[in-house]
Amino acid sequence: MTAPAVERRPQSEQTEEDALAVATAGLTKRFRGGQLAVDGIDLAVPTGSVYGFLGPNGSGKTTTIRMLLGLVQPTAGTHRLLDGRMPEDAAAVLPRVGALVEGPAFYPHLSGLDNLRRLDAVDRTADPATSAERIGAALDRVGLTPAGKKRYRAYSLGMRQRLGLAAALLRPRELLILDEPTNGLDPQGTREVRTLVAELAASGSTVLLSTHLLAEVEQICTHVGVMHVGRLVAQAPLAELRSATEPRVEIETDRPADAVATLCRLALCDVLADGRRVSAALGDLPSDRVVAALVYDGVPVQGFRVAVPDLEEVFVDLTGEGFDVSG
Ligand SMILES: Nc1ncnc2c1ncn2[C@@H]1O[C@H](COP(=O)(O)OP(=O)(O)OP(=O)(O)O)[C@@H](O)[C@H]1O
Repeated sequence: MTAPAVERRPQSEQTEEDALAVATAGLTKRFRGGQLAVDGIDLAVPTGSVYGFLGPNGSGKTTTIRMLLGLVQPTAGTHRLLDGRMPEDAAAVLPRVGALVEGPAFYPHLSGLDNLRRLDAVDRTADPATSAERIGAALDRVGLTPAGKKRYRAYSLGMRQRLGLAAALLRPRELLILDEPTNGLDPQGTREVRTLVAELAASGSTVLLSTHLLAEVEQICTHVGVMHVGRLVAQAPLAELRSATEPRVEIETDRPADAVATLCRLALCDVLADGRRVSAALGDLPSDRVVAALVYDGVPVQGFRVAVPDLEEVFVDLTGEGFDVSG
């Protein structure tokens, strides 16, 4: 099933502001107890991107998302969603934004289907004549059709998560803001949600999703913003961060000083020696040139490899802590 396409203004009519689906300036939240949960962040989510808002638990992702949607009042800073300022333009903007935030308000005694009927009925912009079709399609998209008539209170966490997504998908959305959308899902459900996100992006929606899983970002995101103790410590297209992971040549030899001399002669940067191990940033030099130079210089080589640091190492450098790379 294909996602309904989202209508956008023609590119010739787009302003610079249209290029960002979410933009914040100095967005800050200090809770009453004094806790600085979000510390002056400047988010820039390009229109059409799948933006992974990555950070460990407690780093401020949920608070940021709640501020974006107007559920929590910022202490300082401003933000825009789509082409509107928040909160001034909330009434015009929020119907074009689908959201999945922690603890969506569903009635426990109603079935998933009836909960969606209720939500659809209160949407004044939705045509009641096509309600059943919309609800059926939304349930289908998240794989919840077989459990549609079951009461919400009997749903597993994964099913609740899917119903939240179905509610966000009752109509085509220009922007989807999803807080940990795969939380509580089994591996199959996780795969389905990731595929769904990719389909929604392909049909024209911008997606901002929070996650503590680096693998999730690597699999489905085009851009990433990294949170660490309330601060946005990095923000870039994923491809740019990947290209920043420069390959290093690593050599094992019983004549490390000679290997160092060879690598320096090749003008390689960042040459390091640690016992029998010698390494350097490879830059643009083909690795076989290094092999040939070592042979030419008569350096005995017991081990040789080119290592490319992965994204996790890049993020650990940025935040000083690891990420859950499973999933
Ligand atoms: N209502 C609140 N009152 C006081 N402090 C809060 C409140 N909500 C969140 N915090 C604190 O703000 C910080 C950021 O929390 P937040 O939930 O935004 O992080 P998160 O990155 O979304 O983490 P998680 O994935 O665990 O939800 C945490 O230290 C949290 O304890």
